Amino acid sequence: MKPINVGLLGIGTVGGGTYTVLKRNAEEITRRAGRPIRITTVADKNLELARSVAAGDEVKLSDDAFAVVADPEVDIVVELIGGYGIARELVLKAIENGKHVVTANKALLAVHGNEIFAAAQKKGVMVAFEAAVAGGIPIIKALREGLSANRIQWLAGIINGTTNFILSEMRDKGLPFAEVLKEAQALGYAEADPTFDIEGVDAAHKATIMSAIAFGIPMQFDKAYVEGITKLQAVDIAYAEQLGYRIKLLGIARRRDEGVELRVHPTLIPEKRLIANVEGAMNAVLVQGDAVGATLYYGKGAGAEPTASAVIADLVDVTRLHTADPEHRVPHLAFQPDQMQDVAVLPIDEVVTSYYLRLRVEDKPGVLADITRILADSQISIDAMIQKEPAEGEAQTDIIMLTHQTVEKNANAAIAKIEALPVVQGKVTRLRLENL
Ligand SMILES: NC(=O)C1=CN([C@@H]2O[C@H](COP(=O)(O)OP(=O)(O)OC[C@H]3O[C@@H](n4cnc5c(N)ncnc54)[C@H](O)[C@@H]3O)[C@@H](O)[C@H]2O)C=CC1
Ligand SMILES: N[C@@H](CC=O)C(=O)O
Ligand code: NA
Repeated sequence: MKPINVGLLGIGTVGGGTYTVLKRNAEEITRRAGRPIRITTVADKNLELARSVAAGDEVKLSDDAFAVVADPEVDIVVELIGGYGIARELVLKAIENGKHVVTANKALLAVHGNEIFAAAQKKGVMVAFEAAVAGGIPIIKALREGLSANRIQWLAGIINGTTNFILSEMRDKGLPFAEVLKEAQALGYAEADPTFDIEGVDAAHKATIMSAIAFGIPMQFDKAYVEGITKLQAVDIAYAEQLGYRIKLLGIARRRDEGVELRVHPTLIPEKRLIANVEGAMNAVLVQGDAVGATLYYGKGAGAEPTASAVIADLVDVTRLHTADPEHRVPHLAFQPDQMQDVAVLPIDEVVTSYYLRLRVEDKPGVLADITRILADSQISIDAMIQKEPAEGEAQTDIIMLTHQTVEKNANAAIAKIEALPVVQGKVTRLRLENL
């Protein structure tokens, strides 16, 4: 059977993993794809790296990615360079040249996906992107096909391996943030610019992609609320544990009558939930559908071979489907109804959630009553509370409260009133809590 020819752009962590796994499992992959998938050309600006990975193989090596997307022999372009710049140009050029594209580039799709999918649709080619969300977990396949009977109500996931690895190592080994981040980089988990990981941007890219598929809306990354883990304090992780919660960086997308919530932030989750116990670079995504109920997808969200697993699954799909009538393929973002196109992403002020509040207060009678009165007046009920004894020789102490659900703007107004109380020192620390 005639092989399908692949041009691989970027042979770094994921490109290298893809090259290695395709070679190692060639027999099974050929059987599943119905014909051999052959990498004919590799382009990487680091030619030395390309030579070392492909040593001894019959494959063209180049440092010119544009030559690969123009190569008439290439059927599928696999973009594993990353970033929004050159990757966008290469992908659009590949589409223009009638090539199918497989990419792991969530940044590119979250920001330029609407343009890219429209171009692919027009040209009748596929852009496959399973590796872009939650690495090796087949979450795109699940959302787009496995759950197609459902009206998806919400999804929430640990979708950044680097930050979950950092939070786990800090908690379990007491290691400092910067040291664990370096380790995550050495293990190949982090983005080229690791601020994308630690500031929540990478998770927001992935949540944006999932929300588009789940709710049939365009990519709206610019509307996502994004908060990372850099401001998270060890004291809050410890207090959360005392109250029976773990703190995870979650990407959340929820359908409401008023619009869609799309947000990434550190979140308290009850410690008994499966998702609260996802550790290290593992990812997990909870999806709630109206027919199926809650479903949970778990696996490695980063690293060379787990991500390669998803890239190759896409290569198999594209190989099997490239002769199909484009009308019969599953659309890139599933089945988007026209009337959904205007669904708004709600501003963070309109989000409904519960809260963890930590206040530093003077240890005086009546302080707690003042605070609870403000919350009661704002219709915010308290679910749990700890009041610490002041440390030896100190006149201040910590109060930690968990609230029931309220609209964020209401919580903010109450917090401002609490901060204005003379007995409250400094700012109130506020974290969101989800009883998933
Ligand atoms: N590392 C991971 O665990 C995961 C990464 N991804 C995504 O996969 C993509 C690749 O990530 P990594 O493999 O980690 O990055 P990497 O930095 O290890 O590899 C990128 C490769 O592209 C090459 N490159 C850069 N600019 C080039 C250019 N103009 N022309 C040709 N080659 C060029 C580099 O020399 C490098 O070898 C990114 O979009 C990333 O977000 C997705 C899921 C997991
Ligand atoms: N930097 C990302 C890589 C996978 O998408 C992560 O840490 O999850
Ligand atoms: Na995936």
